[in-house]
Amino acid sequence: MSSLSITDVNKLGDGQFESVFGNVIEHCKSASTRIKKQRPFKNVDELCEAFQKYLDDITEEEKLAVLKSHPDLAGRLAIQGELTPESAEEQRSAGLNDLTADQKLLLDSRNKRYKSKFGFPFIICARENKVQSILEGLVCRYNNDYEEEIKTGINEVKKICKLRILNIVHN
Ligand SMILES: NC(=O)N[C@H]1NC(=O)NC1=O
Repeated sequence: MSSLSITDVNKLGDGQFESVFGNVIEHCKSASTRIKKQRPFKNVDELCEAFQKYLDDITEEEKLAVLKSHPDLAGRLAIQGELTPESAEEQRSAGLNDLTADQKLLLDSRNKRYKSKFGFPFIICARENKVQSILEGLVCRYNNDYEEEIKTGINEVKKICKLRILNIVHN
């Protein structure tokens, strides 16, 4: 798909808007359903801010659901080829398709430890990271408390979301 201008975005039918932006937050169609009604947007920054505000405004329970909808990095869905196209590309760009056997073991055990402490997967914007910084992030952030990690996870979802929008809309 060639990239859209903000004018194109403002002119999309509601259903088109929902399908184009339906996965800028992983598996969270309700964001695009709410945000389509806020058009017109002046520019792509305003559009990104609308999605970020959506993430700020939802309840803690909804935030947890957003976090839990993310796949593990290099986890079962990646191995089975069942990631969304966006997530597959992000994980590839971080080098997660080329892990050594040792890195894969380490990542799996740190992901598992993180998930058993917090009850949701470790989330990081893969396009802004590489294998080493992901492995290190899993160690540092494991020490955070629960509320801090919800906040950090949602912040990472915002970064992922912004980069996904910038793949769709140009300035
Ligand atoms: N677990 C996790 O961070 N997943 C995500 N990160 C990212 O950049 N894309 C994802 O699907």
